[in-house]
Amino acid sequence: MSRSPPQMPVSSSDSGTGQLDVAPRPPQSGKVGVLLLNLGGPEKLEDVQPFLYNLFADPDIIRLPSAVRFLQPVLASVIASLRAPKSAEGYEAIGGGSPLRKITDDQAVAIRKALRKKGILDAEVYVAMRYWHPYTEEALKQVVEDGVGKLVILPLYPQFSISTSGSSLRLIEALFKGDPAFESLQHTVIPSWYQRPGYVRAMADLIQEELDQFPDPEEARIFFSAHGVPKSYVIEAGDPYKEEMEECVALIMGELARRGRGNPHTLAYQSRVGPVEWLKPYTDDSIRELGKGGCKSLLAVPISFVSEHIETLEEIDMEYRELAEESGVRHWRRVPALNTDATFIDDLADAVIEALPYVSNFGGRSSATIGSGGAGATTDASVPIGDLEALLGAYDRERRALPAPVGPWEWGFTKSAETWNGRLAMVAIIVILLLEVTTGQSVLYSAIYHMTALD
Ligand SMILES: C=CC1=C(C)c2cc3[nH]c(cc4nc(cc5[nH]c(cc1n2)c(C)c5CCC(=O)O)C(CCC(=O)O)=C4C)c(C)c3C=C
Ligand SMILES: [Fe+2]
Ligand SMILES: [Fe+2]
Repeated sequence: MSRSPPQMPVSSSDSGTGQLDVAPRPPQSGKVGVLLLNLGGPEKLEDVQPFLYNLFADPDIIRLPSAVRFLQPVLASVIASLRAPKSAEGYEAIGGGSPLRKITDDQAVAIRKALRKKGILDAEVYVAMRYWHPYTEEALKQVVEDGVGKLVILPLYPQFSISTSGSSLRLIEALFKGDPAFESLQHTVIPSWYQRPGYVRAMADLIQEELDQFPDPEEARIFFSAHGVPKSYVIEAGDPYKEEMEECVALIMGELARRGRGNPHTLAYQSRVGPVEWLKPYTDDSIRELGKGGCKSLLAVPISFVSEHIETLEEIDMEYRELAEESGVRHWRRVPALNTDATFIDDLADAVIEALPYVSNFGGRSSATIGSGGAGATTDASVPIGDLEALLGAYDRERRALPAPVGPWEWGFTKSAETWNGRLAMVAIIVILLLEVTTGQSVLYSAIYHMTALD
């Protein structure tokens, strides 16, 4: 196993407010910037471990009680080094790295072109990754350098989750806070956009095209596979992810029904990490059950992400396909990710244009009213729009600590265990782990290795 030293986190959402070291051009009030938020991915195999470190060092990915948050870098380092070999195998299987940077860059170019076509001539689109290059800090620095006057923040996740869009927004909030470079930068956020008709249409188009390739297009089951999150995010922290996902699937199925497609469908959740409970049903269990139940034709639809990535190219195309075939499915297909699909890009450009009237200064109220029941503002736009503070407040108001998504430490991080005894025991476990990781294999080490490699 390679044990290269993990990279220090570029930042974490509570890492303070490192100011951007740039001399901002005075904002040209007409210049529009679009900041695309994404997660980023390792571009080569050596990047895998430091990428994983950045991911697990994020307090929105492993949520620790504040009293033990200082342990996060140590935990991240241990988990990253244990998971790296398994993760690297996956990246090796898809050509040695993640295609995410290239696809996101292509999406940025396509959105800029679409904006120009729609009359927004002075617009630039920036890519801001959370865990790998180009980092969010670098993108924002460029935004300021370019003198952008109005910034539309657009996460490339159709549905909101604390662990994805929420994490990126929290980082941006920390960078904005107290930094004079941002005082005159007006912004607005489009927190989720799964409900936009253009997105729904683009997904229905792709599904329809694939359905027609089956020998029995009417019988094929549409199998939506969403990326999972730990169940506690939804139950304890109020993550709207599950609700938005279910609504999204209902909208796509409604569109297909209007087109005369009455296929059966399933929604399941993939890619769980560690042994704590994630959203159910799990994709692998569902595939087994469907196969056992006599399902012969299955169309997999990745639904939580709009680019091809390791989990479409490796997990779905290789692992789940094999599982489906072993379970008795005869015909298997997978809907491609939207990537730069024309209907989809055009709709995102419309979303940006609809958002422009709602920009405001950081810390101020946007001109739209933020509804009390959710994060969305009531506007004419078909996406909820709001400023960062209001959005994060509405989605994750209490910012409650959650059990870590990795099992061996879970018992020590639950609310009932927030006692000194528990904390000391946790510290002891981490010390043992560190000793084992640095000195070699042991029972505890290999037990945890298997748990962190669980997918
Ligand atoms: C909407 C999409 C995603 C959610 C929700 C999400 C939550 C989440 N992820 C992890 C842990 C890992 N994610 C990893 C890769 C990865 N995750 C997403 C999307 C969501 N994650 C994507 C698109 C990718 C792939 C990026 C690429 O390189 O192509 C990884 C690394 C890969 C691996 O080892 O499996 C980990 C680890 C957690 C813990 C979590 C919720 C708390
Ligand atoms: Fe993930
Ligand atoms: Fe995975």
